[in-house]
Amino acid sequence: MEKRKLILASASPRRREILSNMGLNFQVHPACGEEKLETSDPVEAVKALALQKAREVADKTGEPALVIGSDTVVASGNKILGKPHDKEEAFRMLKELQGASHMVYTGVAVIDTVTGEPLAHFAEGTKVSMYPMTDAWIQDYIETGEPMDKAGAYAIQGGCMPYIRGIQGEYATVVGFPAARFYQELLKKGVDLRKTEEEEYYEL
Ligand SMILES: Cc1cn([C@H]2C[C@H](O)[C@@H](COP(=O)(O)OP(=O)(O)OP(=O)(O)O)O2)c(=O)[nH]c1=O
Repeated sequence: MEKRKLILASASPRRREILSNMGLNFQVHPACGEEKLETSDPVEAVKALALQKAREVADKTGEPALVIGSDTVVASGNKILGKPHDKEEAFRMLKELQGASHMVYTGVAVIDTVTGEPLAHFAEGTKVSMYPMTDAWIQDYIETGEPMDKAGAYAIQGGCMPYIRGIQGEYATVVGFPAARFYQELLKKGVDLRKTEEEEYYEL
């Protein structure tokens, strides 16, 4: 049996929490490279960015490991919304999203450092519908600071909760990591993340 460590190539506390909640043993090595968007298709964009992050960390990892990279964007109409650069952009994003439906896409790439190839590479999408927001509410929400490091300038798990009319798809995709899809994709490749003989290692 071949053994691999699990490494999360992310600085996102949300992704760390989701993997912890799944009961997984993993190390965190955030990717620091610049994220370059080279496509206007949100599915292709999050897949490419997830792969960039996983690749950067996998190249620096000198041991047998599965390195997980991930990226989340919001797609509204034909616009892709990442993290807002300033409060004005956050306001424009929330004005666009309120009272309507949009998609949240999260891409995941899992690179096996032994082969250098992706063991899994996919994007998952969840539809989110929002109640209408007043400008005053949006301003107050932005002042909390919460929107500034979130794709689309909101957190479904935080202050935006009272405006979420409903979702269609996996909740965790919106928070930044599609936990169930990730688990199922690895299962298809014969990797069951529940099984750890030694504390830190998973069998491939
Ligand atoms: C829409 C939405 C996004 N988000 C978050 C998930 C992601 O962390 C973030 C989008 O930024 P990302 O660039 O995907 O990730 P990140 O910079 O936080 O972490 P890293 O690149 O190191 O992996 O927005 C929420 O927490 N709640 C939400 O409702």
